[in-house]
Amino acid sequence: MHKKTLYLECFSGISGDMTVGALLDLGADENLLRQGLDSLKVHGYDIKIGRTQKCGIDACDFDVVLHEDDKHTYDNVHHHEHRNLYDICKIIDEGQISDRAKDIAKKIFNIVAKAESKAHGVDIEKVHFHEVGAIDSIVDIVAVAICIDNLDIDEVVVSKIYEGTGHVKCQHGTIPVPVPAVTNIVIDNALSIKITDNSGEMITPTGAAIAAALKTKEGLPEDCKIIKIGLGAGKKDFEKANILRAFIIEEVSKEASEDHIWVLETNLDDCSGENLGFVVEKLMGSGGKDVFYTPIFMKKNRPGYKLTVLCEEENIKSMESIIFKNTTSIGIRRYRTDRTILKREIINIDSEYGQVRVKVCFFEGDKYYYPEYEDVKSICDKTGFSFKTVYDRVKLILS
Ligand SMILES: O=C([S-])c1cc(C(=O)S)c[n+]([C@@H]2O[C@H](COP(=O)(O)O)[C@@H](O)[C@H]2O)c1
Ligand code: NI
Repeated sequence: MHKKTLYLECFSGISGDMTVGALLDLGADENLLRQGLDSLKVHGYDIKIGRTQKCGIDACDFDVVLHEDDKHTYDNVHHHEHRNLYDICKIIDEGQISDRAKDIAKKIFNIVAKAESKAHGVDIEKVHFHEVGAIDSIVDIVAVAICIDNLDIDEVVVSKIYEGTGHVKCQHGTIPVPVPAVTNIVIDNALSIKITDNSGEMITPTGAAIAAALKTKEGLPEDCKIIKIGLGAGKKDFEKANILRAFIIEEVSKEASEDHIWVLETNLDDCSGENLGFVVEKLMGSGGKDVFYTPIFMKKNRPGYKLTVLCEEENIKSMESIIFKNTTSIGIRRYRTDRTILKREIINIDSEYGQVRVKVCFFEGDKYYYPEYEDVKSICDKTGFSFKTVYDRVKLILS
């Protein structure tokens, strides 16, 4: 079965609201999201989900609108309430959301807290999320986690994340872009960023932490098809559309591929059977892909054998050396030939005799199963069953 892979194309940076918007646009369930957020012990805000245009491109706009009263209260320094990582994890754990969503949300918050702790030189448990910022972050982060779980995403690929330059004003004062929390997340999680000459902040700490926590794979598969796309709007207006595009992609598996192989041949009419058997083992044990004899009639009415070796280019010299040293050959023909090979993989099957490796080959939508000879043989040796009985039984399990 195909794994569901999400590709985040961060050519205009990434933030919490952009990610939620893109995931909703991909089809995440809005009602489930609202129910999950309502179950958190966080109040004083409304969620607005709508459409907007960024440089003429239609995108989903996810907005956390703080209540005016609460905004006022939080703006008053005397009423500043702080929550640390422990308090936030407790809020997440007490919410009515799936365990997977809880784990994702806590992972993202841990990344933010670690980065803030480093930036401000305080212990991680002493990092306080200011109330107004915390509401926004909790909602964005938990929303991303609910949507990822709801969309059943297995793997996430994150593109290079574009960032602007200059400075940004926040409650600390005016700080450089990328802001310290973002640089810490990028370094700690090996995210790849590209600084552009766009003036302003394109990657927020929340966005960087989401990318870092979700990313499971490096780079896109060589061949893939896009199944669905979702666009999330950012709140900024840059020259280039401030959107995050999220794609559900599927790897296109090549069933048969073109390949080449080298063929070495020599005719032998004066070598003993023992000698010929010995050479096959030597060649097979030294990199030969296949080695075989064909009975031939040679000059002067002599019955003989043609020895054929299939090998990679880098093994030609060693194969030739084995042949010259271990047979009576005084000349070897060689040529490179094209071949078509099927995509194959080895799977492990549980049978009543124990585990058996099976080679699965793919062609035009069909699968062909071939139990591995050595495994079947070892079961036969142990149980006394015939080769045919064990082989057919394993094939039956697979049918
Ligand atoms: O609130 C804090 S501590 C804060 C720290 C930093 C650092 O880089 S340190 C940056 N900011 C800026 O706040 C806004 C909001 O960010 P969100 O991730 O909460 O969306 C953004 O401009 C940050 O650069 C805040
Ligand atoms: Ni900070």
